[in-house]
Amino acid sequence: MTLEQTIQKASVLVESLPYIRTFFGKTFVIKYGGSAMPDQDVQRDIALDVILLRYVGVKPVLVHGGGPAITETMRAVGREPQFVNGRRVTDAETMRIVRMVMMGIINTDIVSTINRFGGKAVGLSGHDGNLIVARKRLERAPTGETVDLGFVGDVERIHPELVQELAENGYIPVVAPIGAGYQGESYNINADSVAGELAAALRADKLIILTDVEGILEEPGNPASLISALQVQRARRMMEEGSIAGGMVPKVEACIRALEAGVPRTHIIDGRVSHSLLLEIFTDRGIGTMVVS
Ligand SMILES: Nc1ncnc2c1ncn2[C@@H]1O[C@H](COP(=O)(O)OP(=O)(O)O)[C@@H](O)[C@H]1O
Ligand SMILES: CC(=O)N[C@@H](CCC(=O)OP(=O)(O)O)C(=O)O
Repeated sequence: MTLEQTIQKASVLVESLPYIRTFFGKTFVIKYGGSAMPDQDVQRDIALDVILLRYVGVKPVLVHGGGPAITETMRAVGREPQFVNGRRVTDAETMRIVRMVMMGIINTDIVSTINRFGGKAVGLSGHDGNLIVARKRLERAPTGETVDLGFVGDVERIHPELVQELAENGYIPVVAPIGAGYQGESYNINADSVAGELAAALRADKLIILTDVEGILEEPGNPASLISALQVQRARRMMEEGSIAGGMVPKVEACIRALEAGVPRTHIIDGRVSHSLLLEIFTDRGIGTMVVS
């Protein structure tokens, strides 16, 4: 390595200093979506970024998705998934599959990857410490009638104490989006919604949603149309018009929910880009879309 390259490295570290100072001791909720999960290198880079955040004094809290893995397992046992407004119809048997895939495989994989690289991650679902209390979600179909999606839930209440306690003590909480009903039953909740509610309950300083596109695009499919900063009003308009659609809707709704609860910054960024978290947090340029109130 030449001296110039070494100096370049030092200047990268110096550029990050004001951000490290600002974010020291702050809580970031990071949502990691199922679409960016299958790539092992991506998983490792996200784990490394989260560990680095922890070492510079940030308290990261992870919420993971896993929609594609649930779909794959359902098909493997001969069940065809059905969705209404992007939510998976979840009967009792599907709920067992969701619990098995989310807690048994995805959560454990993320925890073990973080721990293998030197972090201290702890896996949780909404049942642990009553973290996520859920109620049944009533969905209105495009035809206007109410449809029963089975064990699909909405967050009723978050009890953030366990997560706060763990984060305070150097652990990295990794949360599966499963809610606990009042009768002890489990609910399948969209992972973006959980991230938004958790960021709100923790009074986080940032909500960062990692996904499989560059951010919010003005014209879906065209990366050159990336919107760097999107006002809530315009986001609402785009959702009404349908130019923000599908899996992007719960992400934008999660950002709006967090902003309304006082979370100062919310971002939707490309989880496929190596070290996208560090680029967003520690550089002057930032990446992806910042949703602002
Ligand atoms: N305006 C938009 N900008 C970017 N992506 C959009 C937009 N509208 C819809 N999408 C879709 O949202 C998807 C992201 O949601 P999803 O597939 O549920 O991701 P994840 O698994 O990360 O939660 C994108 O891949 C894209 O197809
Ligand atoms: C009710 C509902 O639809 N829940 C989602 C939960 C997983 C999720 O949200 O995963 P991603 O973030 O990877 O999309 C599902 O069953 O697919």
